[in-house]
Amino acid sequence: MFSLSSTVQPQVTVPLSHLINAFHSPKSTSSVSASVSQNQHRDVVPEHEAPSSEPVLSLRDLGLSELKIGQIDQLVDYLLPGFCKGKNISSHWRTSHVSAQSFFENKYGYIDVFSTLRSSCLYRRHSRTLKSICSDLQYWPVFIQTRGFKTLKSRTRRLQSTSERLAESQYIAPSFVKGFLLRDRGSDVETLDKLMKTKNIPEAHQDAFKTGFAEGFLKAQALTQKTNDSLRRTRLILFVLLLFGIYGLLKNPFLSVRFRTTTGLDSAVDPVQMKNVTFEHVKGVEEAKQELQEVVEFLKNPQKFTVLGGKLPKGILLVGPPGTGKTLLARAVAGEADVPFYYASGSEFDEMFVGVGASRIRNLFREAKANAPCVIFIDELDSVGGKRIESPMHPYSRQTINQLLAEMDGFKPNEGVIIIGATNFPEALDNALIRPGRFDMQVTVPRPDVKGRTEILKWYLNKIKFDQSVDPEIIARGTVGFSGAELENLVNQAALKAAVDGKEMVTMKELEFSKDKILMGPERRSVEIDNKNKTITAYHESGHAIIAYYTKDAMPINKATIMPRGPTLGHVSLLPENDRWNETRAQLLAQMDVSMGGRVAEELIFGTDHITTGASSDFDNATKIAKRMVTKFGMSEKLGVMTYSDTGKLSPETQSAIEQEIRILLRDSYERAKHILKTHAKEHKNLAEALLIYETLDAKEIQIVLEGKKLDLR
Ligand SMILES: Nc1ncnc2c1ncn2[C@@H]1O[C@H](COP(=O)(O)OP(=O)(O)OP(=O)(O)O)[C@@H](O)[C@H]1O
Ligand SMILES: [Zn+2]
Repeated sequence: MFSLSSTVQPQVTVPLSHLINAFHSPKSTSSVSASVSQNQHRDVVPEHEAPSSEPVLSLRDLGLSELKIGQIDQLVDYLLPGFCKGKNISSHWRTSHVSAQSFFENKYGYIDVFSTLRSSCLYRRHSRTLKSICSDLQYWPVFIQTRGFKTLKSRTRRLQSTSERLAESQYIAPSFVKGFLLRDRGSDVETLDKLMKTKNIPEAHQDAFKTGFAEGFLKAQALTQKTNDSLRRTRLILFVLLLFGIYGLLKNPFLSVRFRTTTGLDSAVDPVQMKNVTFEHVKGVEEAKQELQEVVEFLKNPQKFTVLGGKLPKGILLVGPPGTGKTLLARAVAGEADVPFYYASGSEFDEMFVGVGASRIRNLFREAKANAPCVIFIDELDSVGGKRIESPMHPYSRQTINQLLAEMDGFKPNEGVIIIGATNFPEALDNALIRPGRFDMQVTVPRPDVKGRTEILKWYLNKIKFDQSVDPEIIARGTVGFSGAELENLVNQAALKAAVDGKEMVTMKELEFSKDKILMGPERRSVEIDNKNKTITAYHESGHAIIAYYTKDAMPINKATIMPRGPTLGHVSLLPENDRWNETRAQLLAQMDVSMGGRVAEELIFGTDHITTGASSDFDNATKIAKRMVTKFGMSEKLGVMTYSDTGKLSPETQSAIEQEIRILLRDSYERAKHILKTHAKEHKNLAEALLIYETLDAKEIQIVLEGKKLDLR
C-alpha cells in the first residue's frame, strides 16, 4: 500500500467523491500530472513511463488535491476492494521481515502498488486514468521503507542524489565542497544510476536514494578521514617512541651492550678506542707492565718481528684477583700501541639462544682481523672458556669455546691481532685454551704490595684535594691486601666523607674513616645498645687486643672499636707491618689464639654461664686455620705432610684422625689465650674501660692504655 509520509502534505487536495467519479469516467488526465508535476521542482520523467502524447487528468480537476494521507488508502480500498486486505498490508508500512511475493517488495519492503494496479482489472478499464494518476502519484516524495537493513546499492543511490542536491543546493557551498561533492565519483555514480535503472526505482524515489547515498558517502568519508587521521597520529607517536627507545638503549651504559646487534643473532662489535689509557695509568704492577711492553712494541711495528721470523704469542692471559687492574692493563696495551681495542665479556657471549655465543665470537674475530693490528680483550675468560662439561644436559655448552679455539687457530701469530684474556680463576680454564699456540703467555697481576699501594694511593690522591699532612705510606701500611680498585674506592669514600663534613680537603681522619669502613663495615650509630651488652662487647674486643698485643707472632693491632659496624657489635683490626708472602706455623697459631681471646675474656670476666654467641665467627676463623694446617700445610705431626683436598672421600679413620688433630690445635690455642688473659687481667680491665669511654682506639692509644698511661680527652 502506498501512503505519503506523515510529514509531507500533498500539493493538491480533492474530495474523495471526485476521485471516485474520475475513476468511473474516462476523462483526459492531462492537467493532473501537469499540476502535480509543477510542484515537484524537477522535470524528471519517470523512466518507465515514456512521455505520453495523450491528455492527462489533473488531480486538481479531479478535485483530488485535498486528499489527506489516510484518504489515499481508503480510495484504493474503495477502488480496489480486497486488494489490500488479501495482502494483509496495513495502512502504514511495516518493515517486512518475511519474504514477500515479489523481489521488489522483498527488497524495498512494500509492494509495487503501481505494477499491481497496472495488473488489476480496473487498470484495463481505466488504464489511461490510473496510469496517469499512478505516474503523478509517483512524484510525491515517498520515503522508501526498507526491511531494517540497507543494501549497499540503495545507500549508494541515496548518497549520489544527496551529493548532487547538496552541490546544487540553495546555500552557497564553498567551491571546494562543490567540487568535492560533484567530483567524478566514477563507478559509484554509474553504479548508482545503473542500479536505479535496473531496479526500476521510480523517479521520485531516486532523490531519496541519492540523498541517502551522498549522506552515507560523506559520513563514511568523514569517518574514514577521522579514522585515518587518528591512525596516522598513532603511528607517528609510536614511531617517535620507538626512536626514543632505540636512542635510550644505545646511550644507556647498562643496556647498551658491547655487541651492537644487527640482524637476527648476528651482532657486530664496536671497537672501543682507548687512546687515553696508557701504562702511566696503571700503578703498582711494574712486573706485569714490563712483560706487556714487548706486546706493545709488536702492535706498534709488527714488521720488526716478522722480519726476524720471531713469533709473538697469539693469546696473553692476565691472571689475578678481582680489581687488580687486568682490564686496565689490556686497555693500556691498546692505548700505548694506539690500535683499536675490542672489549668483550665472556659472560655476554652466551645467551639463551643456542649458537649466539659462537656467532658473536665469529663476528668479533672477523671485525678484528679486518682492523688489524688491534687488541681483542675477553674479560672473565673462565665464563666462556671454562672446562668443557660433557653432559647430555648441556650438549651445546662447548659450542662457544670450540668456536673460540677454532678462531684462535684460524689466524697466523703475526697477523697483528693480539687476544688478551683476563681471569680470576686460571684453574677453571679448559686446558685446550692455555696450550701453546693459544693463550700461551700468562701474566700475573697480583695485589699490590705496600710500595704499589703507596703509588696507587698517590695516583688517586692527586685527583682530589688533600691535606699535606696526609701520608699515603701510612695508609698503605694499613691497607694490606687491598687491590687497586679498593684503594681507589678508599680515596673516593674519604673525599665523600670530607664533602659531607663540609671540609675543604681530605685529611688523614677521612682516609682512616673510610679505611675502617672498608675493613670493618659502615658504622651503625643508630643502633641503641644497652650498657650490659656494651660492657660484654668491650671486654670481648679487649680480649682479642690483649692476646694480639702480648703474642709475639701475632699481627700488630691497627684499631679496636665497640662501635657496631656491619654485622658486628665490635671489631679489632690487625694489619701486618708489611706484606706477608708466607705465614709461619707460629703466625698461624698466633692468629688462632687472637681469635680465642674474645670467648676466653667472657668466660674469665662473666663466668661460664654468661658466655655469649658473639664468638661464633671467631671460632669459624680459628677452625679454618687449624684445618688448613692439618690438611694443606702438613703441620700435623700425627698426619704428616699428606694433603687431604676432599675430606668427604676419605676413609672414616682418616677423617676422624684429621678431626682429632684439628681439635687438639684448637684446644691448645684456647689454653694459651686463657693463660695470657689471666696474666694481664689488669691491662685487660683498663683497655675495656677505655673502650667504654672512647668507643674506638687506634694502635697508639691502645699502647698508651696498656702501658698504664692516661689518654688525652678527645
Ligand atoms: N694497578 C692499578 N692502578 C691504577 N688503578 C687501578 C689498578 N688496579 C685497579 N685499578 C682501578 O680499579 C678499577 C678496576 O680495575 P680493573 O677492572 O682493571 O680490574 P680487573 O682486574 O679487571 O677486575 P676484574 O677481574 O673484576 O675484572 C680500574 O678502573 C682502576 O680505576
Ligand atoms: Zn670476637
